[in-house]
Amino acid sequence: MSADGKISTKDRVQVKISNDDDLKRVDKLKCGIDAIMVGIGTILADDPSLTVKSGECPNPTRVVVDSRARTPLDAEILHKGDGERIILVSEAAPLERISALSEYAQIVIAGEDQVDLRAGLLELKRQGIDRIMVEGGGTLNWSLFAGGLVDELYTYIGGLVVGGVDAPTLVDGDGFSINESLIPLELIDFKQLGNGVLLRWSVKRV
Ligand SMILES: NC(=O)C1=CN([C@@H]2O[C@H](COP(=O)(O)OP(=O)(O)OC[C@H]3O[C@@H](n4cnc5c(N)ncnc54)[C@H](O)[C@@H]3O)[C@@H](O)[C@H]2O)C=CC1
Ligand SMILES: Nc1nc(O)c(N)c(N[C@@H]2O[C@H](COP(=O)(O)O)[C@@H](O)[C@H]2O)n1
Repeated sequence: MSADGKISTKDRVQVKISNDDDLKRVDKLKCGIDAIMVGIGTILADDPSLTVKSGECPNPTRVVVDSRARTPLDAEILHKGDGERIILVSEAAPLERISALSEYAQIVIAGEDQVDLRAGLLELKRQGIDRIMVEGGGTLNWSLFAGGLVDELYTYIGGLVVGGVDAPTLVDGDGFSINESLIPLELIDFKQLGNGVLLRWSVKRV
């Protein structure tokens, strides 16, 4: 995120926040996980491939949280690189979209209207996926924090200001209003990486 906590512009245009060292760090992380997950908002805004750029390890399973199966059939994530793809959808997803997407990805139905993340994650675990790295965006990040489904948070804070009350932040969604609900974190590591700082936090279980 930027120094002011934004993860893209108010128009949802992707911003290069990470420097090359940080991008390499993110790429290396992908070699120690079973799956990488993003929300459909990120797919529609950025069209990421989420592949391992160094080629040092196989691509992790790529997972999209997409209640209504809106992932475009020509999305990079469905076509670039080898590896498994899983799209978590809800019962509200149109059958014709599920059928079209199932040519490229395994479709897992979890939840009635919105994806039930806990149920979806349990199904991924059943399939042998234990470690998941989530790369945003802010709405999915919120649901995972609100659902008590996060173990660790890495924040790279880059040297730029994006601004804008409508620009997505690291954690968006509804936000907590009651003090007791706030999620306590413990700082477990920090280091300078180029013109920014990397923070590693663990979520405190209370
Ligand atoms: N700087 C960075 O590292 C990153 C920046 N981004 C930016 O974030 C923005 C996209 O973020 P968002 O619009 O917040 O989209 P998002 O990627 O968080 O996806 C949210 C969408 O997922 C679907 N969904 C289904 N079930 C859900 C559930 N249980 N909880 C939450 N969402 C659920 C909904 O349609 C929801 O609108 C883009 O502008 C992108 O550029 C995204 C990833 C990383
Ligand atoms: N680590 C990092 N630094 C930035 O500056 C970013 N803008 C992002 N964005 C995330 O990376 C995805 C791009 O993935 P591909 O390169 O297409 O594989 C993008 O969708 C965001 O999730 N990340």
